[in-house]
Amino acid sequence: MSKKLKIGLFGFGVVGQGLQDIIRGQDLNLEIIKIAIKNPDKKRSLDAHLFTTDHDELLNNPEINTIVELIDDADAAFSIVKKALISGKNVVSANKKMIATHLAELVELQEKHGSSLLYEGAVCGSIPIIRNLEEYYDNELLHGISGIFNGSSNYILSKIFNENLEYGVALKQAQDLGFAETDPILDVGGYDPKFKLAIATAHAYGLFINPDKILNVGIQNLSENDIRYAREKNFKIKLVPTARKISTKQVVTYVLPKFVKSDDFLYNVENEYNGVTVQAAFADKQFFFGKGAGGHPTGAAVLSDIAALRYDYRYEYKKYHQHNGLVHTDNVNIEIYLRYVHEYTVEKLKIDNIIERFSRNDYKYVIGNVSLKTLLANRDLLEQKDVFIAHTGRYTYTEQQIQVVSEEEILFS
Ligand SMILES: NC(=O)C1=CN([C@@H]2O[C@H](COP(=O)(O)OP(=O)(O)OC[C@H]3O[C@@H](n4cnc5c(N)ncnc54)[C@H](OP(=O)(O)O)[C@@H]3O)[C@@H](O)[C@H]2O)C=CC1
Ligand SMILES: N[C@@H](CC=O)C(=O)O
Repeated sequence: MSKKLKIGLFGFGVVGQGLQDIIRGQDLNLEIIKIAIKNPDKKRSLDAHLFTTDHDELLNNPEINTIVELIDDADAAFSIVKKALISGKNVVSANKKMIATHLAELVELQEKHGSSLLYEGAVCGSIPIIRNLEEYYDNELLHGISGIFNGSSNYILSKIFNENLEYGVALKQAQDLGFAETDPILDVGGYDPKFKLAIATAHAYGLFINPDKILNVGIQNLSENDIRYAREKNFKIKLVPTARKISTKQVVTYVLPKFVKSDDFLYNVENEYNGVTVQAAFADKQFFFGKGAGGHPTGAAVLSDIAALRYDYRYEYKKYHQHNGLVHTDNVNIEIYLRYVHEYTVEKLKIDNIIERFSRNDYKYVIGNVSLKTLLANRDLLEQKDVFIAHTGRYTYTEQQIQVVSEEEILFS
């Protein structure tokens, strides 16, 4: 028999209301006791006595055994989740920024206080990728995970490529539909998919990577010329986070716009849908597909975590505790398309092995190799309006890199 969950819910916005819609009228052996919100003057669809702005009314209520954290403020969310875990309450959260930033501490708190924190809704909305990475895939067999992890930027790219909508109009639609973060630069700048990638990498490889160490380049500088270039080659541009083993001991991670060909699973992932490609040694490629943003899809993932808590489910972080010797590295070269204005940019990024170059007054690009390390060292340059880069999908190794991993099996080149 599962135990009855008495829930303290933080946040009644897109996801909080989505969750409430889903559980309304269902016999799920759970009850929302109180809801904490920020603005006491907002009109609510539920009875006023359920709402409070006092966090302690939930956190200190002995009747509440489960906290569901769905607010849009990562710092406040961390404080709530920390207090809840310390007091022995189980927690469900969808706050990827908070989780990615504090994962090691959150794991320690769970283990010290015997509480459980679940966060399937934080990574790719309705797609059950965390539990699959945690339970199903053995880390030695996983070559890589990549995909579309952000519904808003994918919605914008779909509207641009399929309907010729302007970037600003498409972004406004993504915001109106409740897909975008409160500050949409988190979406279009590739930060939100980076936080999701950091969480997914922790469950895929047991590697807890500080998100600041992961390169994220977004789609905010995309221009008409880039779109035309991709169309002429029959590519679509997608914002793709990647975690990949490049040798038996080394994992690279980054978030970059990518030219995607029509035979790629990601090519037909449109609008707010997300897709995750898992490359495993023997199973080969597997693909997960589903809605990555929106109140109901995310609410469904949150509800699945709530249901799992009824049976005391917890992440064991087995791969993290195994100390499997995997390390995070930036020591890899990738091939990129770079649109730029000043030759200085090409020099600064040390682009070499240039295989394509185009130069006109209003449009210049090169396709060549760059090291991930150099890209990370030049993040400011990459954010400038007149610069756009996209991964072509190809990797290369320098002689030096091959030597560095010479005792290892290089998994692909
Ligand atoms: N929208 C989506 O598709 C998805 C969102 N997420 C994540 O879920 C979380 C919630 O997102 P979303 O529902 O879209 O956000 P919204 O902006 O729609 O709602 C945020 C809610 O949090 C409340 N809130 C903000 N700060 C506080 C605080 N300090 N104390 C109490 N309540 C607070 C707000 O209160 P008030 O109502 O008074 O303003 C509001 O109810 C975020 O972490 C987001 O990244 C994850 C997956 C998908
Ligand atoms: N802003 C996010 C919401 C879900 O995580 C997105 O667009 O994917």
